Amino acid sequence: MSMTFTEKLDQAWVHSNSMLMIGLDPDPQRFPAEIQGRPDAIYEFCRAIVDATAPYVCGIKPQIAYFASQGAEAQLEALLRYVREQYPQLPIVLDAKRGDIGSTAEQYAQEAFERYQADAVTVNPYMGYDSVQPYLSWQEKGVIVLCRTSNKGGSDLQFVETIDGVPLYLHVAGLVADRWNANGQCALVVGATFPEELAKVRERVGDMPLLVPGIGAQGGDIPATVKAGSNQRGTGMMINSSRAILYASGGDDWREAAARAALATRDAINAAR
Ligand SMILES: O=c1ccn([C@@H]2O[C@H](COP(=O)(O)O)[C@@H](O)[C@H]2O)c(=O)[nH]1
Repeated sequence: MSMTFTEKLDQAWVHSNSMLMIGLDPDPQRFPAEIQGRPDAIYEFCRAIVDATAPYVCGIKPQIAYFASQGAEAQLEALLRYVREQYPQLPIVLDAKRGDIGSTAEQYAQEAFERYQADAVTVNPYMGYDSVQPYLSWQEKGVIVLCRTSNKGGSDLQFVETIDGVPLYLHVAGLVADRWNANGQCALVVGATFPEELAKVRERVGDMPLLVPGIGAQGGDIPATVKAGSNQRGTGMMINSSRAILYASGGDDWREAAARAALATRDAINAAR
């Protein structure tokens, strides 16, 4: 029987001794010279990054927009096949932030879990339970709900107070923890750029996994993130870094530089645990 998302993630945290997640946001304009212009450049770049960073991470997070904008869905499929074969222990989180009515959500769920065979997908809760239910019906798959996003503009809506005076992001956290998580496979997105809110979400949801983007290129503070977001077991987070690792060097040493950046980030996270 295959493992659930949270079983796989629990094992990855322990075996990798890492809460770092490598984000795959491949931008052809920033590719090293040696692969520029190749028809399979996106696949080759991401494959090399995965090989360089796999020893230091608890999972990988491809951001689907970077593949779809280039018409590179086939390269994403091939890449994820490669990851499943070479690194079966690493959970794959498809960052797609989907949100639509139920019948359309069923198609998005099929895309994430059948076409790409991801272990988890990110979804937007704005349209409510029936828009998220199609993902939840895949009982072993992770459903990672946007809660307190890492961008400044997230406050425009996420800080609005609900009728009982609770900010919307905490209402979402409570809804997911208390009502949507019947399969125990839900997680929340909370930005490292907001450690105070990260601590409040952690307090509200117990040991639930959190996907935490915002360190590295967005400037989130690693020690503050670890202190605010760790669960009682000293794990609990997939702390994502994309650009700071992918483009650590634009020179011939890009693979080694990515490996060094991933190692240094993992160590900085662990030093704060
Ligand atoms: O609140 C959010 C949700 C998702 N993201 C995604 O994470 C990475 C961050 O990339 P960096 O280069 O490490 O800044 C990217 O794929 C975003 O789409 C986020 O940043 N914030």
